[in-house]
Amino acid sequence: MKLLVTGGAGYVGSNVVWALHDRGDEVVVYDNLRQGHREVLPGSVRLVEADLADAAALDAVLAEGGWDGVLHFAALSLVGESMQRPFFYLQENAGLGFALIDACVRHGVKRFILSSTAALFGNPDTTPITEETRIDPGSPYGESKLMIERALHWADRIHGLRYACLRYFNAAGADAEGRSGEDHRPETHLIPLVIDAALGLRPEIVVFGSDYPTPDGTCIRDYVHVSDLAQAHLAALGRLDEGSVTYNLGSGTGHSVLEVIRSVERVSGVRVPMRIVERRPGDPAILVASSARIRAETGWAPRYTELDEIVSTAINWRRAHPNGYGNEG
Ligand SMILES: NC(=O)c1ccc[n+]([C@@H]2O[C@H](COP(=O)([O-])OP(=O)(O)OC[C@H]3O[C@@H](n4cnc5c(N)ncnc54)[C@H](O)[C@@H]3O)[C@@H](O)[C@H]2O)c1
Ligand SMILES: O=c1ccn([C@@H]2O[C@H](COP(=O)(O)OP(=O)(O)O[C@H]3O[C@H](CO)[C@H](O)[C@H](O)[C@H]3O)[C@@H](O)[C@H]2O)c(=O)[nH]1
Repeated sequence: MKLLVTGGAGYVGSNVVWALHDRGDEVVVYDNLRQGHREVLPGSVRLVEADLADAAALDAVLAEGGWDGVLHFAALSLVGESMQRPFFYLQENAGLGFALIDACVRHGVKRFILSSTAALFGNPDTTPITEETRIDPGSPYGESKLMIERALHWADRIHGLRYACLRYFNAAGADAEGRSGEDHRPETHLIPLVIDAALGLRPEIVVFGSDYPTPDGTCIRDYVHVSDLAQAHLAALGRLDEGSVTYNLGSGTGHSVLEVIRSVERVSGVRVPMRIVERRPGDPAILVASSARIRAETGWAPRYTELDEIVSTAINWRRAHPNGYGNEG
């Protein structure tokens, strides 16, 4: 297949690029390198360094033709920041997403895969979360992804664009061969921050709240390995000729913040300095996915089912890249 990957130099996108590259697909990455890293890409993959807002650049690459699909990872994805700058998030994510979908339709692209999110579900009162769970985004970030999901619905209905909305829960871990890992600037995600506290790259980890209605009082999340996410993209791509799909993607198991810290301690052999502080506004207590639908429809199943295994790949990558990819993002 010949595929265009927006945001392919970022964390999840680059792991998917490697999976596509491994199976022999022709991949072009479209990324402004705001968060992404050129060094993470396979040498044979062409990088178009451009912003999605650059309509001429986007048009030029799609006009090359022959595209079997577009995978769309490029986005701003900090929930808290989206509460500070709602219209910036709606414009950057939903507005540029609409422009991308429109360009795909104009250039005859037949398949589209969207990085969607558990943030669509806000603060759900049931667990695990299925595709039927009530959607109620708790932030402009979640809302922006819902708006793209809805736009895709209409692009399919009116123009026949087949799409997959893949709602990731918490992406985690690194490529087992060390080819791609997590290097956000700034880093806000729990696992890389705990690892840095273990490796002495940060003084401590602060735990946001210990008074949630969970067994140990800290938030529970569903950490799904990026390589399993990558395989889910391949599975979804293969399914699109039968029709558009929407899938929740997690490992199916929840882990609390304290369990993550204990896992990093077990795997690294180092005690992690930690301090409990106030809740982070907007954090739901429990987000765990039911991925029964993608399992049933494609046969996909996560290969990484143990938190320690996921953490271990992330620690290995960080030990090999203590300065990340060494650019400013
Ligand atoms: N990481 C997670 O746990 C998680 C969970 C749910 C959903 N998601 C979604 O998955 C996708 C990838 O997440 P990630 O963690 O890999 O993020 P990331 O920031 O590492 O990757 C995003 C990439 O898109 C690029 N980009 C952003 N805006 C752009 C623009 N306007 N034009 C061109 N390139 C642009 C960035 O430079 C970066 O390389 C995002 O859409 C995110 O919302 C991530
Ligand atoms: O320094 C930290 C960082 C995080 N946490 C806690 O760790 C858990 C996980 O937090 P992350 O920031 O790693 O992940 P989120 O669950 O907040 O966010 C993830 O899921 C969201 C959907 O709910 C979005 O899609 C987002 O992009 C994705 O990273 C949360 O309970 C958070 O409060 C801490 O205690 N201390």
